[in-house]
Amino acid sequence: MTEPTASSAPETEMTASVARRVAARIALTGGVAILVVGVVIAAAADSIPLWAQLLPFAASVLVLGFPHGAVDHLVLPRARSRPITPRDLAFVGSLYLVVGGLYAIVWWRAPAAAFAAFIALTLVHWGQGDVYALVALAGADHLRTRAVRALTAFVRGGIPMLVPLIAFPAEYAFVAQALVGLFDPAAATALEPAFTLEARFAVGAFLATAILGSLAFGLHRADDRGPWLLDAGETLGLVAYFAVVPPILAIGLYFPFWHSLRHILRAMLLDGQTSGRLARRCFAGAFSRFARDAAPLTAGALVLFAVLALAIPTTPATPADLLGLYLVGIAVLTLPHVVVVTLLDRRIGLWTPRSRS
Ligand SMILES: CC1=C(/C=C/C(C)=C/C=C/C(C)=C/C=O)C(C)(C)CCC1
Ligand SMILES: [Fe+2]
Repeated sequence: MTEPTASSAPETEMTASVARRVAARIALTGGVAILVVGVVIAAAADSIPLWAQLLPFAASVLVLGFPHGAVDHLVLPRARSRPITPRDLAFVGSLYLVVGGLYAIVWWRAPAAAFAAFIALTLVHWGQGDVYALVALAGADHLRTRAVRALTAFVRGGIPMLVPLIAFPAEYAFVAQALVGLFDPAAATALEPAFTLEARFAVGAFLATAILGSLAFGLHRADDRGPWLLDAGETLGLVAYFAVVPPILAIGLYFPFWHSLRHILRAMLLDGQTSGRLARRCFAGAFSRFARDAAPLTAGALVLFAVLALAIPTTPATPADLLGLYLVGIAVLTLPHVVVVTLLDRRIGLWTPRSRS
């Protein structure tokens, strides 16, 4: 299951398939690197100060994180192998304005509900990103049906969103307060039931069942064990990572170097020139072309964050406030971004695989 590549350079199917293999290798390298770095830091340091945990988030403004969504106006026409028209730009622009704008209103009116929705949205989005990488980059044939893909998406998005709740409830509550408190300092009390031992135990049991179920079912269906082993290794590696690495640092590394890197590779494969450079292992060339594509809207996102900082009821003063602001801004941008990614998924039938059994 592959996306067509644009024909800005004469590209053969073989070049595209080499580019995909190279992309799969880069995705795995980035993923393994953060798992190792995160676990080593967690093992070596007794406690990591908040400012240090925030560094990867700060870097993600320019490195991979923000830019991964800043090509949303280019990817759909490229996936259709058509030139980019003013209509495409108007479509994505109004999507961001309307969908992002409506969700911003929810943050003002009901911040605790907006936070819960943000966790659910991230779970779905990070899950869909990993299913794409498994199916289209790694060629996973054990994810043949829509049901098993949906279960895998729940697992892959559920690990970063739910393992920290089980392993680090105090840090989770701190981050929830940082976001919700920007709008209403008292509203986060509505989230307290989620942090009780009973709730965390139930979430843990549910997630563990989903993980074991997805891997067991996948093993049963796998003709080629290689991608299944990759899936199982990544899944268990992520569980260990989110169970031991303090969550602000863990997510600060995961967001750019796992989720965003995979999406950027997907976007690169849609562009004939970048994909050709990947196939030739000209990484500097591929990433600089991507950076050029992403630069204008990365700058646009920065302007939006400045507007948000001025508009919220509190003036952000502490590192926690800045993290809250960063995440609320990301939340508002993520909802329309998910619509674009879902349309991309639809084009390759990611959620309507041919096999039903
Ligand atoms: C930082 C952090 C959290 C939330 C992070 C979220 C929700 C990030 C979403 C990022 C997105 C959607 C990026 C775009 O793809 C948790 C889980 C509360 C645990 C404590 C640390
Ligand atoms: Fe994304």
